[in-house]
Amino acid sequence: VVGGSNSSVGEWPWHVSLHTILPVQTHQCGGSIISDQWILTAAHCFDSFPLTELWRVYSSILRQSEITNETTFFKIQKMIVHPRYEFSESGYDIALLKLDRPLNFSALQQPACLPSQEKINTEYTECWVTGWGYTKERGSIEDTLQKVKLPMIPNSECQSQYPEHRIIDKMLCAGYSGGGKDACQGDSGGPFSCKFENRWYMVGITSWGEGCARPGQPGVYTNVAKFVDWILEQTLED
Ligand SMILES: Cc1c(O)cccc1C(=O)Nc1cccc2ccc(C(=N)N)cc12
Repeated sequence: VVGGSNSSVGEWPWHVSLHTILPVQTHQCGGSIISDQWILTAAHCFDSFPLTELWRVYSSILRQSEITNETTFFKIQKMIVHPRYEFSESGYDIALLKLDRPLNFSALQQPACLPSQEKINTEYTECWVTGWGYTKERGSIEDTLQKVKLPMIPNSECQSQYPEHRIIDKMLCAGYSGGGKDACQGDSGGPFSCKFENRWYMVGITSWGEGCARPGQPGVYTNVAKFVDWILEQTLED
């Protein structure tokens, strides 16, 4: 996250850290708890690491330095990448991870709400992106979970800022026209969370952007409301 600040303990209890263990253990992506056994994240996180055995899921973490060989983690029992995903910039950048065992909800780990289909995104005025990703384009993974508040941008405006891309309705954009605040590499898969009537909703999944925090190059997120049916089909079936 570029231009953000440190989060506090329990501020984003649905935000999890996804690590790969080879060649060395590393934070790769964020994810969000949506039920006691399912995590929502970005499909592109698995482009280079498609094997479930390579991954560890850490919940109730504020700082990466909390993670030691003794820290408990979840393994991935099942990985479901959206069938229409090809690469971030073509959309459908969404994946579901079934944990090897249910997690116990607590103040430090609990789900965010899935948005309703009909609620149009413009109603959200308090949205934040969070993550342990880079704080500048040529950056590195942050120790403390970062947060930054971002306004949503109408897709029409976002499309005009990305003339070489197709900004589809299954994407949403957020950022300031002057840049300076944005998600970045390493924040992928994490939540774009919006507070509405005193509840937090998982409105977006951090997906892509041209560089990070550049003027006129907003962040692009998977529009979760457009995938709620798919999410329920895949997770209720079990
Ligand atoms: C290609 C690249 C890097 O090598 C290093 C940092 C950023 C980039 C890059 O162009 N964009 C990105 C690469 C990977 C994930 C990203 C996630 C969010 C954003 C965002 N701006 N909201 C940009 C990303």
